[in-house]
Amino acid sequence: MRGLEEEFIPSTPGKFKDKTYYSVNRQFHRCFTSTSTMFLWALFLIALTASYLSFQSFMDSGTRYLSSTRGSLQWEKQVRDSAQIHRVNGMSVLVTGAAGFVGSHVSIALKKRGDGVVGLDNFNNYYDPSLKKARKNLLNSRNIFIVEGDINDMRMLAKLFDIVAFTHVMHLAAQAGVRYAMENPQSYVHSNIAGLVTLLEACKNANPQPAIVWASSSSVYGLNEKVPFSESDRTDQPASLYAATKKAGEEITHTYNHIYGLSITGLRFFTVYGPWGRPDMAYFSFTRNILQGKPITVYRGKNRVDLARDFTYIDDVVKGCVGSLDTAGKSTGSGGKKRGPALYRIFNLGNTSPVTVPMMVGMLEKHLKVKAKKHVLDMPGNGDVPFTHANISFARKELGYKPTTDLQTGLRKFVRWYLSYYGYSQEKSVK
Ligand SMILES: O=C(O)[C@H]1O[C@H](OP(=O)(O)OP(=O)(O)OC[C@H]2O[C@@H](n3ccc(=O)[nH]c3=O)[C@H](O)[C@@H]2O)[C@H](O)[C@@H](O)[C@H]1O
Repeated sequence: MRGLEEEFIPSTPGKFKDKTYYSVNRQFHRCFTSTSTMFLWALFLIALTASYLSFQSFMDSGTRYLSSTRGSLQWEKQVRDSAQIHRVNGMSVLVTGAAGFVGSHVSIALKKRGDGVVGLDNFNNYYDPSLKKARKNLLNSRNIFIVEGDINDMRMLAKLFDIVAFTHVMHLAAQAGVRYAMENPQSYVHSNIAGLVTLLEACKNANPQPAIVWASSSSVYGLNEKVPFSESDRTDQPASLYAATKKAGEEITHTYNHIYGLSITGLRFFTVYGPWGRPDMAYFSFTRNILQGKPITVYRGKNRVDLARDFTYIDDVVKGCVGSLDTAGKSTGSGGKKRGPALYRIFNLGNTSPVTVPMMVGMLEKHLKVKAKKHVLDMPGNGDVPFTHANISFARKELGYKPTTDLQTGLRKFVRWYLSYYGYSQEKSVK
């Protein structure tokens, strides 16, 4: 039999110097010669680990939500409490992507007026997850519980519908970003196609079936040149895989409406921006770079034409989302079968006043009081479209949607938030 000492001899002699090995081993022996000393050491280490873990869990719990295992009684109670309705004729809404930009804002707006809200988010690392955690803490402080899970997890979705009879689903979980689709195409299929179908299956099976409002995108207009973009315009020329998955989502949701009687409202968002926004978007990353003195890349279209976007402020979009939930009507199916026709709608949620990207940069420079170091580049073939411009008359008529924040005002509010969130001194930088 090999002795304890032999066990420590490296199997490839020559890699380590024996001298070092034996001197270390002698010290090791001195420390652990008696079993009782080893036992005490073990106890000490266990106690140390346990206290570290409980401290971590205390730190992670955000505010009032102490960590509880998914599926436990405590977890079910948190889901149920969060879904509680506190107003007459209120609704209980499952918000997917609740730790995201639009999801966090919509969740807060619904909770504020007394609706029940349960969030769902997978906290992926497409962009800084600490921002998602900070949004989660904000929601927790408003008594909104966020379940950590993926929309592809059918069992988890079925469990949530078992616990709560959600009247509505606000589906905002998605793989966003136009240009990232060239880097990671599968993530778009995973979230925007497979995840969407899993969610629709769960909604179809639920009893009662919820009405669904979900995020499509202005990018479905693709290479369409007719402006402004109306819902009835052609959307069969997507310029990016992102756009193609959103367009596919519109078709997929249509089949669930047709076959199973699910009430569906698709919202084509136009470059939504504002406080607590997405760091991958141009206005956000430009702000970061300008403040850090780093250059920004400004793309330019064909024939040196500036790119333009119908930038839409988050509060306006939230009103459009809430208006859609309020007017969604009921899904008609039960037991997985359609019992009558249900609403199928698509709305543009834009601002109706496009602004060029260089003008947007100029506004940021003004609010930040810092000049940007601009690199102007011809737009590479990366899925971008040259401009977007929404016709919002349908949303105005059906939802009472009326955007009120222009880009100048909205960016001022964004910059104020940015400086405060990232700890810059406000007086110096913002008027
Ligand atoms: O309406 C939508 O449905 C989409 O809106 C948003 O896409 P976009 O309108 O492309 O926003 P965003 O990336 O901020 O680029 C804005 C402008 O800056 C230009 N741009 C961008 C980056 C850069 O480094 N330089 C640059 O000039 C760029 O060429 C573009 O002209 C969402 O990200 C997307 O998830 C989806 O919701």
